[in-house]
Order: sequence, then C-alpha cells, then structure tokens
Amino acid sequence: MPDAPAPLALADLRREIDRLDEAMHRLLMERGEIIERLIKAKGTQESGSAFRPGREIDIMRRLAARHGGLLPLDTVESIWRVIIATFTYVQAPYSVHADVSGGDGPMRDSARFHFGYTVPYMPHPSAEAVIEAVAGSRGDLGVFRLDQGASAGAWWRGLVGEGRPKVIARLPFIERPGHPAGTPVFCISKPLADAAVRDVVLYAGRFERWRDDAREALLALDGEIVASAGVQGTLSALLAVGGAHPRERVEAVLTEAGVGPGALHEVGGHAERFQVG
Ligand SMILES: C=C(O[C@@H]1C=C(C(=O)O)C=C[C@H]1O)C(=O)O
Repeated sequence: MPDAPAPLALADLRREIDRLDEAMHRLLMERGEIIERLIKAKGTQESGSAFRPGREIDIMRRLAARHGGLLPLDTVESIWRVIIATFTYVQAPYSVHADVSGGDGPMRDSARFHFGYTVPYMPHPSAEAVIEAVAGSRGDLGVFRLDQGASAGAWWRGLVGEGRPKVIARLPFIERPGHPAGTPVFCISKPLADAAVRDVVLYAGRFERWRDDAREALLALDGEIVASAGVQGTLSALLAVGGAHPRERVEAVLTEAGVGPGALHEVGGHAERFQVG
C-alpha cells in the first residue's frame, strides 16, 4: 500500500491554496475598483459601449504567450474571457444575441466561453434577426457563424450603411485545433468609431458578373471571399482584405481581374488572426 501523505503536509498545502485563492480573489476585487475611474476616462456613458476589441486581443495574446504549467490554455483563456467580458458588462450592461439557425449548442458554447454567464444570452432564428436586435439596442453584441451556407442569403447587407451594426471581432481570439468553443464567429455591435480594429477589413460588394480570377487577385491583398450569395441575378459577396490596402486599391484589383466593381461598402473589421498549436 502506498504511504498516505503526512496529514500535516496536506494541511500545509491546503493552507497555501487558500492563501493563493484569497490573493486571486482580492486582486479581482481590486481590478473591479478601477472600473468607476475607467468609465469616466473612456466616456462610456456618452458612447454607451465599453468594448475595446483591440485591447482585448492584446490581453489575450499576452496571456497565451505567457502561459505554461499544468493548467490547460483552454482553462486560462476561458477564465480571462469571463473576467474581461464581465468587466465590460459592469461598465455598461449588454446582452449577446446569437443566431441559432445552425443549432443552439455551438452558439451557446461560444457565447458562454467568450462572454460568461452574467451577460444575458438571447437566441434568434437568423443572422438578419441578430443584426436587427443589435441595431435596435443601445450597446448589445451579436454573434453568428462565418459559414452560414448559401441558403442564408446575403445577410451581410444588413451591416451596410452609416450607423448600422458592424463586425468588431472574429472569435475565438486564440485559434487552435480542438478549441473547446472553436466555432468561428463574427461579433457585431453598433459602430465603435475610434475603437474599431482594422487589421482585416470586411467589405460588402455586389458584382454584375464574377470570375474566378478575382479570387486569385484577392490573394495579393491578403484577401478572401468569406461568403457569397446570388441576389437578383448579381453576386453579393462579403470580402475580407488586409487593412493596409486602401479601398481604391481593392476596387482597382477587382476591376483588373474582370469583375465589374460594384461599390464596396465597409462592414467592419477585426484583428489579425492569432493561431497557436
Ligand atoms: C477595461 C476596459 O474595458 C473593457 C474590458 C477590458 C478588461 O476587462 O480588461 C478590456 C477591454 C474592454 O473591452 C478597457 O477598456 O480597458
């Protein structure tokens, strides 16, 4: 029979754990004490929105780079997502509207992983319904899958126009095989103005005709077609392009590739994708 650990040593170890738990809890409460000052410094009352996706991805990248030891990255990532999303919530309450047309399970997993349980989760039957819910709110978020499939139509048209909701992030922030909430989703909100991240810019475009050369040409702009759908005999597409390329260049490249440039409308952006493992 293996020797039982000496009772005194176990008690000592548990005392250590209690000390660390208390220190972590006190640090979290201390993090909370900054919020009042942060609301004033950010002007959250005026804008109604406390989200700063650029700051969030920066925190998440440093967390992933620093991490080591026994605790899985999945766990620390989910803990920090809950901390950040809840600290955002206490600055300005919001709900997360989710498109569950592809099933509630993956969307609920994604919303809970990225925003925790304090933030209300509201399911909707389509991406359009999510966009309208966000458009009609003060500062809510919406999430839907990138790969909606052709039957979903050109849902991104609802993001076109001044004041309409825009894509502010692509989740998960830390991409890797086997991610526990790995469904790729776009996160939308009312426009964030100065706080928007534009490493990758998303454009909605409508084209009279489409040629496969255009797909190749987009590669030169670090770009890709995220989704497309036929609309009244034309092709409506959602394009993702490297933010360093100005819109005029994107239009010129598409024209050169033989695709009549319907005007491109910016419908949001997100950080450079960050992959580990
Ligand atoms: C605290 C802030 O507000 C939000 C919450 C964050 C956090 O808890 O770390 C980070 C970015 C924002 O989305 C901030 O802007 O710094």
